[in-house]
Amino acid sequence: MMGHILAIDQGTTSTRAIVFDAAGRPGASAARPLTQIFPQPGWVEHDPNEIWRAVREVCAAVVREVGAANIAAVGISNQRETTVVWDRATGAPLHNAIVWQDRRTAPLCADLEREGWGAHITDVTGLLIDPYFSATKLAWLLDNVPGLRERAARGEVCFGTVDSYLLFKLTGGALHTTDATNAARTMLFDIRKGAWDPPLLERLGVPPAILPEVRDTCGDFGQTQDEAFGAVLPIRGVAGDQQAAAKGQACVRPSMIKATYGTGCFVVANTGDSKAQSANRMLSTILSQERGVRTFALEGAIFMAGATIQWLRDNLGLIAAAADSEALAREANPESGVYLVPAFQGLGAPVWDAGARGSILGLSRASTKADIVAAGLESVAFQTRDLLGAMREDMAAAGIGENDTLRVDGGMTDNVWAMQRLADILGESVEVAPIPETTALGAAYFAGQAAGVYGDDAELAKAWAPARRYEPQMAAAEREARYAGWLEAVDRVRSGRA
Ligand SMILES: Nc1ncnc2c1ncn2[C@@H]1O[C@H](COP(=O)(O)OP(=O)(O)O)[C@@H](O)[C@H]1O
Ligand SMILES: O=P(O)(O)OC[C@H](O)CO
Repeated sequence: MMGHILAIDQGTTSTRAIVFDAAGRPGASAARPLTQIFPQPGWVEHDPNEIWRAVREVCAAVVREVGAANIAAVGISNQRETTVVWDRATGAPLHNAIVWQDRRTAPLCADLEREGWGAHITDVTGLLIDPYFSATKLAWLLDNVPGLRERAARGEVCFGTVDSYLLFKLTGGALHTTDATNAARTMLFDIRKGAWDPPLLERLGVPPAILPEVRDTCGDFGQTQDEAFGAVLPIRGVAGDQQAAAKGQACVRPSMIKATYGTGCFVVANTGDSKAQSANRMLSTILSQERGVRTFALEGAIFMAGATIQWLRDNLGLIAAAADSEALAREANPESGVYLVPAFQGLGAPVWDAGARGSILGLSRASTKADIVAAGLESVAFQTRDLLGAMREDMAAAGIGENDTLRVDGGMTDNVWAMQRLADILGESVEVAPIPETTALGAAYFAGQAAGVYGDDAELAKAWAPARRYEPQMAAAEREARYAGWLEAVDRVRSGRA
């Protein structure tokens, strides 16, 4: 029985624990939803105490079910960028966590842009100046929580992403640590050197004493305290959730690529041992760090994927449940000419237009709710094509191999109509992950490799087989006509603001 791995997946909307066996099969699991706090428009916070309580509860539940003696190690995957500060002596949070979606630091980002930090940030951190990343969130906390900057300079305060906070709590305060994939999302980390970047720390007034130590993704992260959830267990893997999903999808060689379709969609491509320079404003980031060796990735995001379906459900009431979108899309008129551009928060990569707003175009007297729902699902396929085109251009320029088949996972991949349309609009095959919990599996793989439960990456790659494969069925002329219609629709909603 020994040889199970406990994976903790601390996501934006929920906290899960799943136990995987030595063959990578999921077993016992538990989950808790996470409260979303919106103190002002554009602000999003989480309560770190609630996150910690949920981690304790879900872990205690699965450890009870499986038995601590059967668990060889713990792995963690987490929502990235979300910023926590806590008291080093007591572990008490000093503010709510500022979530990755929070836009409150847009003015500071505009200052950094004006001061000409763009080239340095892209070169050193691989990122773009944006409130999305932790750096300006931390600066905001240091500026706005009374006394925080002074206490931080005295070494009394810890900063970290969610993994770091959880490691501190799980180990009873023994570790103030993060892993390289999470450090890479702070906009303070030099991803080539694998070190915090002094000029950025200085510009943002971040005292080095507040920063966590950065370790390999796969390795020693101490052990859980008995009080944490009733067992002392070694923690052996930590990764940001999108990097963990890439591991769970066995994207272990350069040019392998995955897309996770949840609320948003994150596309991550393995670019091997060098940081790719994007000509299309894609992000460069760390995919993993093992024995001090970093593997890099290109990443692009679609803000509204499953969230578009939520909007059709909650705001327009066109469907009762997300899954109903499939039956309705089948009733749509294939010639409707309706396009939905979900630019609710502007348009991301590769268009980058913050001022664009969502629109439904091409309506006629004959248009039905089925046409609008189908257009919502189809918008995810069109955006994936936009993103993939840009990423592959960057990968070709960097001399990274032939194009691998896109591997997909996440809630939306249950939708057969949407996945077939994705293959049709891309004009290439799409492979669905063997298990739905790809992110947790990736965390388990990292920990299980360090603990000797799983084989090396080549073995993981060999064991991977898709649950389902979609082949393009649409005629090329129809595909190109539809895509041209999408590009025209996007053009019509643009504001021209980057
Ligand atoms: N059958 C479906 N068809 C279309 N969208 C779906 C379907 N099932 C789930 N979704 C969408 O996927 C998202 C949930 O996926 P999940 O991977 O659980 O997301 P997250 O981890 O971001 O919360 C929701 O936004 C939901 O609208
Ligand atoms: O928690 P998720 O699955 O919504 O992922 C969030 C990402 O890590 C944000 O970068």
